[in-house]
Amino acid sequence: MAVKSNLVKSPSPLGDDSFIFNSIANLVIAVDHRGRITIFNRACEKLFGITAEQAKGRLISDVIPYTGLIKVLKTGQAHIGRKFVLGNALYITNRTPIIKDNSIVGAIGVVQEITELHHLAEELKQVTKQKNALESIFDHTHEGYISINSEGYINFINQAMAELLAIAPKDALGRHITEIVPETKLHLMPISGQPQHSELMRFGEQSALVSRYPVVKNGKIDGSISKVIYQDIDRLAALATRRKTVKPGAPGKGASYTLDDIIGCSKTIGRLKEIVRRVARGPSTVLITGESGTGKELFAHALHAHSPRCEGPFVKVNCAAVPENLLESELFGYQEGAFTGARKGGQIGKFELAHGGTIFLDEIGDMPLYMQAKMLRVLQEKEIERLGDRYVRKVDVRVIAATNRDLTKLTEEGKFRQDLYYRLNVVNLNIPSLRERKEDITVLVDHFINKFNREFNLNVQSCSTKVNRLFAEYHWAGNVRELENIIERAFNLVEGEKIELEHLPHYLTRQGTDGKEATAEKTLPALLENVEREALLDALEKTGGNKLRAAKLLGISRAWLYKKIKQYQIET
Ligand SMILES: Nc1ncnc2c1ncn2[C@@H]1O[C@H](COP(=O)(O)OP(=O)(O)OP(=O)(O)O)[C@@H](O)[C@H]1O
Repeated sequence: MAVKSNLVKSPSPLGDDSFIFNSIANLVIAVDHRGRITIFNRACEKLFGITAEQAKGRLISDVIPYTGLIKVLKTGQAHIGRKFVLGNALYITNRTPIIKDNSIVGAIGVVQEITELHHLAEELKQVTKQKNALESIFDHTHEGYISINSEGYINFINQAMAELLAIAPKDALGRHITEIVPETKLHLMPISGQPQHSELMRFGEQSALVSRYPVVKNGKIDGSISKVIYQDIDRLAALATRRKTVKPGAPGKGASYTLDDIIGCSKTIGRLKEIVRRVARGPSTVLITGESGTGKELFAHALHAHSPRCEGPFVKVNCAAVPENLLESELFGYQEGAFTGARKGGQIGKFELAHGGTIFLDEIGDMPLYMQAKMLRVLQEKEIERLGDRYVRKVDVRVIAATNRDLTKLTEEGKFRQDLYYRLNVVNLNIPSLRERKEDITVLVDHFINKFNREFNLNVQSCSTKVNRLFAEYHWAGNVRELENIIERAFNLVEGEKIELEHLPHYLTRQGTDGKEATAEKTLPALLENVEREALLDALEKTGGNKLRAAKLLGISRAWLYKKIKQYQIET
């Protein structure tokens, strides 16, 4: 169809090109210098329910009472990108003055409905949030995931997988899978389309169970994903044969403990509980000291549970377990782009997570000096700064710190800031070793027997007299934790209702039955080594042989765990 052009006729100063404006989906409305409507296109007619004929020549304030065009006319200032709501719809408008020979001869507004766009933006926000949440879940799982596109290029890799492949996630993204895992078959998946379940594969020294699945989009294979279930099958198999008697469901730490969970009938424990009751009410920083395994963490939980902050969060950070270069971002968080490899959207730090509650800084004696300076500021100012951020954020957090190291000695050696030590040591709870409160052993033994009866579904009643005597004489270098581990170990072997000497670890019974060996074994280093070895075995068993999780459980780095495994020649 031929379209006749009569554009040449345009007598009005603002133009009378109504047929052009009528072809535009946007609302177009213009007024002259007195505010009288000169342009009122079809989209306006539809929205306001009057014809252009009826609108033209009328004051705009009579037709659209709240319009901003009058203001534009008066001030000569344009309104760009202003949003407004009319009925159920959202609009965006640009209003500009019409200037001719240096004077304002009118104003024009162009309006676009953006309800749909707004919904899309909201949806996008939601999707981004979900994506961030998923990324966070993937990064905290111990299963490794890697995915590639249909051409074999890596488009996702989580932290566990990156660790297994000994590569930083950012260095893997965008590279071909065969560059990173030469022996993989993952890139062949889009061709075969057949999932492969639980295939044994070696990653350097370790072997793992790998499953591969195609990623299907709109009925077509768009890539594939690989999932590593057990990162060290050899170790798992070795453990399975060694511990056939182990019942599933080894105890996991509860989220929170109260004073009732702290068992002990000694005067010291009674006095400490009394102090906790009083101190918990106030805001003071508390430093808990004591040998490893004495129950420092338990006391930290109780302080929180009995404080007015008990409804708020309790956040634990093990300062020795977080790699030094990550500690600052772990504690204070970071903004997007703060460093290479920083997560999109940034990450909130533990201090902010603990807002309104308590932060428990375990192993504070291992905090690097530069971080100690930053900690001091937080304690003094109660404010933190995310890495790469310009803003200072106020936090309302109670700090409880713990250490099994001698902080006074560390300050003398220049390894711990004296000013920080004073700031932390406002209230000191010193938990005595178990050998200094031997009267607690019997009640603790009863407590652990009850606990493990529930977990193992057994009916153990007591320990034999010989066992009790041995427990009373023993040095307990690993304190309550060692006692708990020994009882748990006995539950794996006991058959009747009594724990006998034969259910105890060899190093312990040797002390009781053979005087000579006992003297040799009683040296502190030997005792500590025994405890350390036991703790390693225990953690590996509890975590099904997962070294990363075992290291986390023990509060040590993975590198340190490997070193210890080698030192004690633990079977892998
Ligand atoms: N008085 C107690 N009553 C009951 N259980 C206890 C007691 N003391 C310690 N435990 C148990 O002993 C184990 C070690 O306790 P906890 O982790 O609190 O010690 P810790 O002093 O913080 O050790 P570390 O310095 O190695 O971190 C935990 O399983 C805890 O539940």
